[in-house]
Amino acid sequence: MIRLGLTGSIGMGKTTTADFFRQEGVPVYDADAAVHELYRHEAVEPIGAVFPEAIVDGVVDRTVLSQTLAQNPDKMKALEAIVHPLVRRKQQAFLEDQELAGADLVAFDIPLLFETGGQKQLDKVVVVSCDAETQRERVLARPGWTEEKLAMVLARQMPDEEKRARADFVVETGFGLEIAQAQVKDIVQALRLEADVPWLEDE
Ligand SMILES: CC(C)(COP(=O)(O)OP(=O)(O)OC[C@H]1O[C@@H](n2cnc3c(N)ncnc32)[C@H](O)[C@@H]1O)[C@@H](O)C(=O)NCCC(=O)NCCS
Ligand SMILES: Nc1ncnc2c1ncn2[C@@H]1O[C@H](COP(=O)(O)OP(=O)(O)OP(=O)(O)O)[C@@H](O)[C@H]1O
Repeated sequence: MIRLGLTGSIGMGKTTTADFFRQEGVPVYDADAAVHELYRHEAVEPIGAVFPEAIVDGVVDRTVLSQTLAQNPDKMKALEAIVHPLVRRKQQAFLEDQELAGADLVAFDIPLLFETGGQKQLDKVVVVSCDAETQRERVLARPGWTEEKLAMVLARQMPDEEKRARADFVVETGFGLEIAQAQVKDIVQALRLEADVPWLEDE
């Protein structure tokens, strides 16, 4: 089975590109969805111990948590120390399920893949990317986003240029949906060929 990482900075088009992989029949693990799920269940207790104000009606309130982090950026480390091991556990469970199901190719949509060293457990990485201006326009079009909030997030992410340099494949999302979808089809075809003919990998 080939394990493919799917990553990219904020607003680059990861979610849209992940859906293109799903349309090709590739099971995709969604790290953001895993975090949302954890914030309703397993993560409530440990986060409440460090960020009591962030627990509202028995779940983690992301708006309150964001406000705390905006005032105390240093606290992000404490949050990550709680969240990342829980996310990794969910990822492992997904992998085991897909192995049992006999999948030939699976993808992991992980926004902070390189930042957390997650690529070491994967075989290939796809980086989703576009020009900085398109990225900025996309993010600022979202409700509640400001230049300051975007700058705060970008400062914590590896620069796009570095991500592109580390990628095995780059999906360009600045030229429309069709071009990006065609690139995904090509990547899936190439990887499925490799999964069927494993010795190609060594050549
Ligand atoms: C800070 C939180 C509360 C903000 O939640 P909110 O719903 O407002 O935004 P969202 O989660 O969609 O994130 C917005 C952008 O910030 C980026 N981002 C999120 N967490 C981090 C982080 N730890 N470091 C750098 N960028 C981050 C995301 O990739 C995304 O591009 C939330 O992102 C969070 O709890 N983050 C810590 C957990 C984490 O590291 N998640 C990343 C996926 S494993
Ligand atoms: N190939 C593409 N062509 C045109 N628009 C695109 C393309 N890919 C994504 N977009 C648009 O860009 C915006 C951001 O895309 P998406 O939500 O997939 O990004 P993301 O990387 O998952 O964002 P985040 O990391 O912030 O969650 C959306 O409005 C989406 O429609």
